[in-house]
Amino acid sequence: MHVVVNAAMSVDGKLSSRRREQIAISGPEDFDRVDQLRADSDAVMVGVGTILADDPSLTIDDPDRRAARTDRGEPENPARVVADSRIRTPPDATVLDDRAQTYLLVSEAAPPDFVEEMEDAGAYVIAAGQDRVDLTTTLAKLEGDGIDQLMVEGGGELIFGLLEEALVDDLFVYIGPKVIGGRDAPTLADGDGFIEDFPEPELADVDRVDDGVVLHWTF
Ligand SMILES: NC(=O)C1=CN([C@@H]2O[C@H](COP(=O)(O)OP(=O)(O)OC[C@H]3O[C@@H](n4cnc5c(N)ncnc54)[C@H](OP(=O)(O)O)[C@@H]3O)[C@@H](O)[C@H]2O)C=CC1
Ligand SMILES: Nc1nc(O)c(N)c(N[C@@H]2O[C@H](COP(=O)(O)O)[C@@H](O)[C@H]2O)n1
Repeated sequence: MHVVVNAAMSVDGKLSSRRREQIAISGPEDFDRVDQLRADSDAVMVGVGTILADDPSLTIDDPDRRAARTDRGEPENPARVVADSRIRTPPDATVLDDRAQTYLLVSEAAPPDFVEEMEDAGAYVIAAGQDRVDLTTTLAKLEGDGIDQLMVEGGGELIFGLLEEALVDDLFVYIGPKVIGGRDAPTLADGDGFIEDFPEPELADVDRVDDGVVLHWTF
């Protein structure tokens, strides 16, 4: 499986404010780049923190890109994947609508009645990990289900979890013209942070986009 992480951050490295509400950091050209990345993916993944904060659709905006996928025999939209150990995803979350297949990655601690509720809502539930989703095992199961190209949109807790397990191949970071600040505002990689063996990606490309810049790092 090839894992591509994409995120937009402020000049000072924040994905959002301390209120954890969605903030438009990208401009139109960058959102279009993100739409193309989605269109090139078999699935788009987020953590449950992003579901609760943003209620995203994770679908493709451009109808031509959706049509090109169906012409290639692919589903109109990539599948959606949510890392959600104990099932905090609300049953009326937009990712559970019928615009795309949705996978919920859960831990063994997920309450069985919540699992049933999600399956009734049409989600495929994959469980691994005692208290928290075991990302290595669940991503391998997704690969077994035909997901070869996985795009991850955040947030910072999930991105750190993937970096910690050395699961990231490419990282695209848009840095936009905003300063958000705040010690409690989410950053690109949160979690516990590294204290040694820091991942050291290579800079593959730099592009000026909107009034900011896209950095492409490879691991
Ligand atoms: N600017 C941008 O590009 C983006 C910004 N955002 C912003 O980021 C914020 C949300 O980020 P954040 O709060 O970090 O939430 P995340 O979306 O990263 O979700 C984090 C949650 O995922 C669950 N999870 C399950 N398994 C794992 C694992 N193995 N490793 C890590 N997490 C796991 C955890 O909850 P549990 O233990 O319950 O399973 C964890 O709390 C919002 O403010 C949103 O607007 C989000 C995406 C993109
Ligand atoms: N690429 C990007 N730029 C920004 O400025 C952002 N705020 C985000 N946020 C993430 O985009 C997703 C929204 O999804 P839908 O458009 O509703 O499908 C979601 O993952 C946000 O957190 N991204």
